Amino acid sequence: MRRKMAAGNWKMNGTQADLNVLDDLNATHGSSPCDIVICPPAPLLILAVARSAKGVVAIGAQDCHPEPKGAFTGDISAGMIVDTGAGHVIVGHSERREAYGDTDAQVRAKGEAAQGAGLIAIVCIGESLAQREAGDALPVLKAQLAGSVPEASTGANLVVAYEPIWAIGTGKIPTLEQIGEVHGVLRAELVARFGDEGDAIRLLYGGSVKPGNAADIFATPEVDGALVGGASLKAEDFSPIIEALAAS
Ligand SMILES: O=C(CO)COP(=O)(O)O
Repeated sequence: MRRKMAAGNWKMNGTQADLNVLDDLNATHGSSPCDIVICPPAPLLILAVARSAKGVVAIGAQDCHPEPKGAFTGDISAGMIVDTGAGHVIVGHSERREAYGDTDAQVRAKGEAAQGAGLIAIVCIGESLAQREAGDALPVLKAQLAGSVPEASTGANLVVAYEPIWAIGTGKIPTLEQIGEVHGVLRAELVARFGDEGDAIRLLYGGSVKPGNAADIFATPEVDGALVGGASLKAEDFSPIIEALAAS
């Protein structure tokens, strides 16, 4: 039985004042059956970990460099993330693949660094609108999954997030049939590669998840939770999503 996960990706949003969201989430979801993760910008990681130390909300980073240290100005390593007390890191988000040219091989190397340091890697994959409209979504996603997921992955150190690029920040989501089809294919691929362990890896959906569509998405087969952007910035939006997941 896979434990459900609601993860919030704050992207480049939030200051110290916004960490009160953690207080609200911890107060509301203290006995949640779901894993709850907030990934704030890197400057807030240490403060966020301290703020949530007695709470259920885990803290994650939004990216890491594959190398442990060195001359990589502006980057942070997986070990540095561990040093903050955070337990998760997102790698391969489409915004980083697009803006920084992260390839599947680089995403995999980041995921290996994350897992090697003891973090849970949240590996993101997703097709573009052009790929979806050309009927190429499934082969594209299979290739991204194969190329981006580290070899040593287990249900304990890997989470995969399916985030169609065209659904991110747009208010558009795939049909529930499309989400179910993709998640079913990803599950089959993970089981083919990792056996029983592939069945333990959580599959999140991401892209315009809101309080109004969350319950339907969470009722879709093989959806173990969500990676939420905009609707994770305020407790009043993220809380109902967590509640919908807990009820699913
Ligand atoms: O990119 C996302 C999460 O990583 C999704 O963002 P939105 O929920 O704002 O569409």
